[in-house]
Amino acid sequence: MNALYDVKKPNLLYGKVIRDQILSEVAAEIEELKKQHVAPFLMTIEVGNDPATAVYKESQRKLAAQIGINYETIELSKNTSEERLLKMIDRINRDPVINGLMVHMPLPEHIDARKVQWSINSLKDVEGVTPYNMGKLFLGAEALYPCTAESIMALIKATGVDLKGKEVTVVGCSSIVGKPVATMLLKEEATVSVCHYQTSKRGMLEHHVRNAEILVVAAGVPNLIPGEWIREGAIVIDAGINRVGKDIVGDVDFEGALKRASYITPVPGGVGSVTVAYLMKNTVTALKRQLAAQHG
Ligand SMILES: Nc1nc(=O)c2c([nH]1)NC[C@@H]1CN(c3ccc(C(=O)N[C@@H](CCC(=O)O)C(=O)O)cc3)C=[N+]21
Repeated sequence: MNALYDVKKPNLLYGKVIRDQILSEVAAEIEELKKQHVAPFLMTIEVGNDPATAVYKESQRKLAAQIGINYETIELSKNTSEERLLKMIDRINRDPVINGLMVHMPLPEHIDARKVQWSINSLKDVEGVTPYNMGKLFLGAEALYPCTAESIMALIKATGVDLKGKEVTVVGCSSIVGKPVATMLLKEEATVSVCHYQTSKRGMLEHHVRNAEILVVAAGVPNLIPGEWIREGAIVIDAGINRVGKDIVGDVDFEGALKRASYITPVPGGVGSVTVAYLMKNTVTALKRQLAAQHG
């Protein structure tokens, strides 16, 4: 059975099947590593408090426990200095027990996020945010890649669509989602349009969304994309995680888009649920690379 979508709502593209597939593969690798008496350890750092990060941390904790990854998160006050954060990262970089490190975004204004991300040891950079890993992605080489971008690609591929020459629109151009996913789509030989604030300011966002056979939205703006803009039969991937009241919603008018899309990812239950699985996978990949580097 193809359980990627719900028979009652045939165009819902759930992340669960892909997530469980990745997790079972990663769990098997962890079993293998146990025989060598090594276990993966993922460290995350949060500075201040962010609602989307709270959801992410909870998913991380749950999945890490489920598959046997040691997991810890350091929670720092929003007043933490950049210097203190960098010192902490330096310690983690040199700690042989810790294989993976990610720093939750956003960081407070007084901290230079780029400086922080670039200070992560590229062998432990499980989100692929260092110039080394990003550069490799840009050049189409194997590396540690940003997890949300990996999740988006896995969901698109699960529909069975052939990306070659397809009209794909990416809304949002962050370093962690929009830019890397556009790069991955380009590698698959899709025709990629990347939209951002200036696109919207010129009133051209609707044009690009209407043209999209595959639409990827990662803007962090609830209801940015009205349902009427969705091209009939389009694949819609919504990477937005926005808290509205007590609910978590995406960037797309979900009910409206559901009427037109051939597939659409729900929030929650879509992109985010697969993102966490890739973070776990990257942690094990990082560990294996570190072992290989040790043994020459
Ligand atoms: N450096 C950095 N990288 C990130 O990737 C990053 C970040 N900072 N800051 C916060 C946002 C948010 N984010 C989420 C990822 C997964 C879920 C997730 O697991 N969602 C599940 C569970 C939702 C639920 O339990 O309600 C789902 O959508 O089905 C949520 C949120 C990653 N972010």
